Amino acid sequence: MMSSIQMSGRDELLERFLDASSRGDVETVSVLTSQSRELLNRRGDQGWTALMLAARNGHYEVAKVLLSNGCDTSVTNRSGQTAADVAQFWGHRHVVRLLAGGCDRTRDLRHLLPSRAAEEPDTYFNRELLDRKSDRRSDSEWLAAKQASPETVFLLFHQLNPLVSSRAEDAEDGRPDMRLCKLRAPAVQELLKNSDTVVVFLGVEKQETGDGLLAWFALDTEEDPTELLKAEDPSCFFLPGAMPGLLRLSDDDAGVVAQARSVLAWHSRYRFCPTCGSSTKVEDGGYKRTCLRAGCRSLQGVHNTCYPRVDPVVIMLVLHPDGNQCLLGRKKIFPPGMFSCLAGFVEPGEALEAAVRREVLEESGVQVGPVQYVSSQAWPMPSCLMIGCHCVALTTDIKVDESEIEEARWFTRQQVIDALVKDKRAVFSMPPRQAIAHYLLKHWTGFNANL
Ligand SMILES: NC(=O)c1ccc[n+]([C@@H]2O[C@H](COP(=O)([O-])OP(=O)(O)OC[C@H]3O[C@@H](n4cnc5c(N)ncnc54)[C@H](O)[C@@H]3O)[C@@H](O)[C@H]2O)c1
Ligand SMILES: [Mg+2]
Ligand SMILES: [Mg+2]
Ligand SMILES: [Mg+2]
Ligand SMILES: [Zn+2]
Repeated sequence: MMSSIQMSGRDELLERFLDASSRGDVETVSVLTSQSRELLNRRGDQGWTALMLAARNGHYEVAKVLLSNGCDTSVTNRSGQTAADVAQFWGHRHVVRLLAGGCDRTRDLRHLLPSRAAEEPDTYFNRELLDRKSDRRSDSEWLAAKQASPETVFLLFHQLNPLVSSRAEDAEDGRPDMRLCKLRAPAVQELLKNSDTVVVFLGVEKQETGDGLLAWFALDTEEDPTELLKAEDPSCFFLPGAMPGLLRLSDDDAGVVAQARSVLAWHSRYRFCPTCGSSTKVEDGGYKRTCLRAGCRSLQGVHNTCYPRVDPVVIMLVLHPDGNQCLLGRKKIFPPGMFSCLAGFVEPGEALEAAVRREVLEESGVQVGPVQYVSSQAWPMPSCLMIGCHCVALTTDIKVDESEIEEARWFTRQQVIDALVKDKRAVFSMPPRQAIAHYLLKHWTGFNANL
């Protein structure tokens, strides 16, 4: 009698254990395992162990707990299948790999990273229309002559927004519909007279024209330039705000704007010496600010405070260890339905790989293994350098940092393709094609125009 009650108690425990493993309830599995280790390899009525049930349903974390407690992977069910066979049959490749017990899991996961594209992507903001001719920046006579030349192009910004005109004929969905207004010297003469105006030398056109090299400059004005514009083409206006306006340029114009806007933004924010607070003078065609106070520490040796800044940001597509899903997140400010790659500023003293792992863990709670650089993008808001990576997750449970991310989810490759082609079945919308996040997603799916 006594022993049959004991038996039924044990069976009940086994049933709870198997049920928790089957449902992916890691906590219950951990608690029961610590209570009774002999549950680990026991089969239920159907002849299945907890590990087989976890493998059947792709519960990676449960399988991990069972394995770490010494669960036997060679036990078979009545059909002679091991848990690995079950996981293989149901397509849970990450569990298969876990059960195969690869001693170097990180190396194993590397196979999930897509191979590099044959060609460098022609990413928005990256096009180099001009030759920067940095060797000319210190030649003030040459620069002055170029500024006086009637051919020279001046790009005008107001509070960092470029002067553009609208091309109504191109205003289709996704097509660039703004073009930069290219002013000549007389139009900006008054502004140039103002000693506070900073003029940045952008470079020269790559093709020589009749008069030699055609130079481009950029300048920003804080004042309301309405009067100035009256004399110009009345269809010109300053883009209202950075986003999404800056994404509506042609690829050629976007590249020049990335350069000009970042340098102008630096001047607008770093007028005084960051080391001692004194006034500074602009040198090197707008690529340097030098402190005017004799004896300032910034005048000895090389100081990054004297040069335009670039802020590295890692942006990464995190791949699921099953190779078939990726992790995307939503910030509150995103348009409804849009999900994108996670991203974050690289911190001082941090390698890119470490920054990728830290930001993903902070924002989603997911641990990342191998990281692979894919390509980069200038992002002039105001001076980010987006460093695009693919990486593979070691864990799959998501816990979002709600202060930054509203929601993060795993999406299947098919769901990404549906979003890419804007299929009616799409469950989310892609980041715009101008963002490197778009490329990271597209490259991962292997999608190309011929598919
Ligand atoms: N091109 C793209 O596809 C794309 C996609 C996502 C983000 N981005 C850009 O990347 C930037 C960084 O991404 P994030 O916001 O997720 O970063 P993040 O996750 O590191 O969080 C941003 C926060 O970090 C802090 N921070 C640390 N260093 C900073 C610095 N140098 N400048 C400003 N803030 C700093 C600020 O508190 C800021 O609010 C964004 O501002 C955005 O412009 C571009
Ligand atoms: Mg972030
Ligand atoms: Mg972050
Ligand atoms: Mg951060
Ligand atoms: Zn100083």
